[in-house]
Amino acid sequence: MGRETVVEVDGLRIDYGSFVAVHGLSFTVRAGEVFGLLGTNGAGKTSTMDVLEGYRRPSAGSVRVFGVDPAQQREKIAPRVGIMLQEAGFFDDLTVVESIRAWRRFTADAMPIDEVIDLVDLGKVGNTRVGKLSGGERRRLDLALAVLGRPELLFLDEPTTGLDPQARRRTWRVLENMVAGGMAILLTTHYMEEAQYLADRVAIMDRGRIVRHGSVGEVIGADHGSTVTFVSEAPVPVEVAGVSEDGRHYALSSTDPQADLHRLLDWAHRAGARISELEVRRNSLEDVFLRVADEADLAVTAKEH
Ligand SMILES: Nc1ncnc2c1ncn2[C@@H]1O[C@H](COP(=O)(O)OP(=O)(O)OP(=O)(O)O)[C@@H](O)[C@H]1O
Repeated sequence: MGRETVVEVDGLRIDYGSFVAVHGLSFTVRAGEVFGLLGTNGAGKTSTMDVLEGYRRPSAGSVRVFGVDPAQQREKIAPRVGIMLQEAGFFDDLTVVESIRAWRRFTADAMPIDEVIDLVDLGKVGNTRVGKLSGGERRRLDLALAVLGRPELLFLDEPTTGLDPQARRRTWRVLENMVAGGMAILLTTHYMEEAQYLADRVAIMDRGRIVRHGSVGEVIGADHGSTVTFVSEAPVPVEVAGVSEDGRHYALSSTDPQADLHRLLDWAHRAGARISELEVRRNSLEDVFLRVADEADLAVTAKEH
């Protein structure tokens, strides 16, 4: 409550000729939070980021970053904003320290080199040439350059694409430390685990529109919070556990697992049936995302018929 709004998007529409890529998008990002902009391929995330970064003007609606129009007053907000570019034009022959030193010349009030290297966890490779870095180290160097000017807001477009799980987790920890220091992050990612780990709030987009929006807990909770799975050799009545795909394995979406489990165990007891491999799992953001993508496919199929 009461935290400053750093990004305000209200009714944003983005057209490419006669194609409407983003329809009436609205959301806010507050100081010190991570906001995840998620969505299927072509949903409009990059187009939205382009507008917020001031590279593209909205076709309709309004966008404010620190209270100003980013396309018209880019120089005013630039010192407060960091953008992580994909491979930010390094020379492969420079070392990590030399690259940061070169970049510092273009950055007002830049962090000391040691501080930024520490922040992005590149201490061990300070004297390594950029061309020899691993993919994860290289992405953390991109990150170092984006945060060199101590931005209050960081735009991250798929920061860990192509990294192995260990390198990805290392980047998450680096980002977590930055957020603990008060930075706000607007993140796009295709990794739902990443969004669930890092984001406070998310918006899931599909074909230019937001279809789910809220805190990670709200978005997951609103979508059948849990899944109950089990195996039963005896056929379970549909009203107890829905339909099994293979006649043995059951997966029941549940907003009230206690009541659903009670009904299931009560039936098993009375029928003398054996339930095995019983598991109750809280749904993840990935489950919600897949459901959204399925709904979108269904809507397209329905329209085609
Ligand atoms: N310059 C352009 N001209 C015409 N159409 C474009 C242009 N840029 C993007 N589009 C279209 O607009 C839609 C949204 O694209 P955008 O890149 O914003 O989606 P995205 O959510 O970032 O997708 P992805 O997850 O695949 O990166 C897509 O249908 C894309 O083909």
